[in-house]
Amino acid sequence: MSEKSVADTAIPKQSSDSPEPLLRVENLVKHFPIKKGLLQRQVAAVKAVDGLSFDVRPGETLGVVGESGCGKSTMGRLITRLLEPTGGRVEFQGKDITHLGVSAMRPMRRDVQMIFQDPYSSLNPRHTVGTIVSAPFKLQGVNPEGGVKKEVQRLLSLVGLNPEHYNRYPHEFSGGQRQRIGIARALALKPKLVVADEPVSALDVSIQAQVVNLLDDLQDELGLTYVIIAHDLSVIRHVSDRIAVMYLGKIVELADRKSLYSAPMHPYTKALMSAVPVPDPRRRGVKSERILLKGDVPSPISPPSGCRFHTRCWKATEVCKTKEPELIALKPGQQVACHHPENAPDQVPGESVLAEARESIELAAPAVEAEAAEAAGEAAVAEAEVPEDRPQESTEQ
Ligand SMILES: Nc1ncnc2c1ncn2[C@@H]1O[C@H](COP(=O)(O)OP(=O)(O)OP(=O)(O)O)[C@@H](O)[C@H]1O
Repeated sequence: MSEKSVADTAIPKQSSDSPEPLLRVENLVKHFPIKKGLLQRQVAAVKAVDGLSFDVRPGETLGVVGESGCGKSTMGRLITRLLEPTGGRVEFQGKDITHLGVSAMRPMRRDVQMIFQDPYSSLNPRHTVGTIVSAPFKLQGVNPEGGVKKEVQRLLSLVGLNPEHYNRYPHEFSGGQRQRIGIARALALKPKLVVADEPVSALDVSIQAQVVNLLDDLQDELGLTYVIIAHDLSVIRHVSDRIAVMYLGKIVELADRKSLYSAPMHPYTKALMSAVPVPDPRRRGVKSERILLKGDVPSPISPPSGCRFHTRCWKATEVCKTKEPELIALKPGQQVACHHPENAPDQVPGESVLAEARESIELAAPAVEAEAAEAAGEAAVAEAEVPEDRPQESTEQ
């Protein structure tokens, strides 16, 4: 299909009643140089993030999902300005923060906080919980009303920890409790945006549900906006309002949760989701076809030409090798970068599928969804409810 006809099927990116975004990212790029030799000359670059554009609206949760190495963490570090972008633009509340220096970023740091994956290594083992959670006050020169100790104890209660444990050390807490300490620290300065990088993937499945529900509750109580990065689609499904699917440094699909799960449009999204068991009792006994992608993810040092997914896509045609598809809205609330989307008009009809594309997937024997869900132990994440008083896990001594 010509450029014109692509535009014909595309719909405007945002309707006029969309709220002003809290965060706006335009064509964000991060290339890590690879240097060699005595002179440390740059010989290549890892194209970790290669042209991301998206908005995050106030009060929403944007989930970011994709295979390991697709650039999710790099994206999280770029939008919190822990990394300097190679190109593009990051705007927070309408202000360009792309290249702000340390001192200019300081006031912004209050508003944008990050929660890290590993609650074991992200807390200093020599510091008490009180010191850890109060560190942001010191760094920002903030004197909370009622004093630091009182505020820290309030934060500990807020995340479901015993405020009396102010003087304990991280090793005296379980994994889930340590992640709660990390959350309390991130919330100390009353941020507007919290970027959580794999916040539960280091935790036991039963504890994951409690931390996910805590994040949910805190969002309601404090009006937080989240960007949650995870490789686990079941966690992403549970927490997100909208979801960005990344592949090799690019967003291939960006859609609201319902559209993405009910009718994924990018073949990569479809493949990712077909591998995930659905813990829905109403679908017990439903058989589904599983798409197994063959081969490894190509190197981000020299990503494939055209559409980066074409080397593993069963729908790839000649145009996919040569022309990069734009991320465009093909349905309300659903943007996709694909010449041959699923559940939507083909953007380049008439092209014939490449011979190698036919070999790029394997269709696995249908599996019974509910059985697979149970095997993955994943139902716990979706179904678990934290009781009102948020009981704590037992402290590992
Ligand atoms: N500091 C760095 N220097 C060089 N390459 C890097 C650096 N940080 C990340 N990369 C590379 O950038 C690519 C994207 O990494 P990133 O950690 O952002 O991916 P990810 O999707 O978060 O993966 P994971 O889920 O495994 O953390 C990878 O190929 C990684 O090796």
